[in-house]
Amino acid sequence: MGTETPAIEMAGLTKRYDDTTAVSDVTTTIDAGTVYGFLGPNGAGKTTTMKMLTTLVRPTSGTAHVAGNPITDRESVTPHIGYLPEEPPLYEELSGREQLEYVAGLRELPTDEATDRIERMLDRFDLAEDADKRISDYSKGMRQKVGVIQAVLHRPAVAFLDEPTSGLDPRAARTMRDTIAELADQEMTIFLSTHILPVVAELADEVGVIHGGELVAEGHPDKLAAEAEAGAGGTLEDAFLEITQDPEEAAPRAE
Ligand SMILES: Nc1ncnc2c1ncn2[C@@H]1O[C@H](COP(=O)(O)OP(=O)(O)OP(=O)(O)O)[C@@H](O)[C@H]1O
Repeated sequence: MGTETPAIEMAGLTKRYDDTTAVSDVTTTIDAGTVYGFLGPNGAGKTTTMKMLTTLVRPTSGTAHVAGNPITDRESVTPHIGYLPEEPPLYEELSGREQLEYVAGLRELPTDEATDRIERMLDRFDLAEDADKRISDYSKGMRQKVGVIQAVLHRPAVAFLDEPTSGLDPRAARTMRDTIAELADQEMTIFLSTHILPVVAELADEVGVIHGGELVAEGHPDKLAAEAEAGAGGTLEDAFLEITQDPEEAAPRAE
């Protein structure tokens, strides 16, 4: 207890593109087994942060470690992570099952174990019947299901999920939320970026709010909600809107 390597550590993490500072001096530590809800308005820096943590984009300055490994060392980080980006990377000409078998091969999962996990996840996400159809013929929701299954198939220490319920029907969205909760119970750390605040309120142990590239608030969703000006009946949405309000838009306070 307390001595466990944190799942994610960021120290002064910064990314600049020309004159845009996408992520500015972010410092935080996320314990292993946490569901971390990463919130922020459009353009706040969420995707850029996730791309740095998954080694796809190099920081301009600052450092970060994922599962104890520096993000500048791609080979040491990638075995410990899974990533569902906004558009899951899929081979159009493969079937859903072939795509997952291919990813299992890249991750060097033993064949029997891979087959077992793939079939269980296909079943769970109601995709078994369509598993042999080509991905080019899949709907957005079906692609999303394959995307999330491939992100967690190798049971990474840390899974980065960008809008995992995007495009999913209500039943599939429920399955996704249940799956995230179950993976977290098995000590997987989930870095969850979404604009759907009730999902975060339901699942997250901790929330980080990024605004204009800066990490401007952090805490348990109930704590952030309780701190909102709305008071006792405040929701995470109230807190989010307040935290991310631009000063010039803020309503003048009564004297
Ligand atoms: N490759 C790039 N080149 C230049 N600017 C970029 C690049 N990627 C992101 N940015 C800029 O960095 C800022 C943060 O973008 P980012 O995509 O990280 O935001 P986000 O929080 O994921 O937004 P959204 O919720 O809309 O997906 C934006 O101002 C964006 O225009």
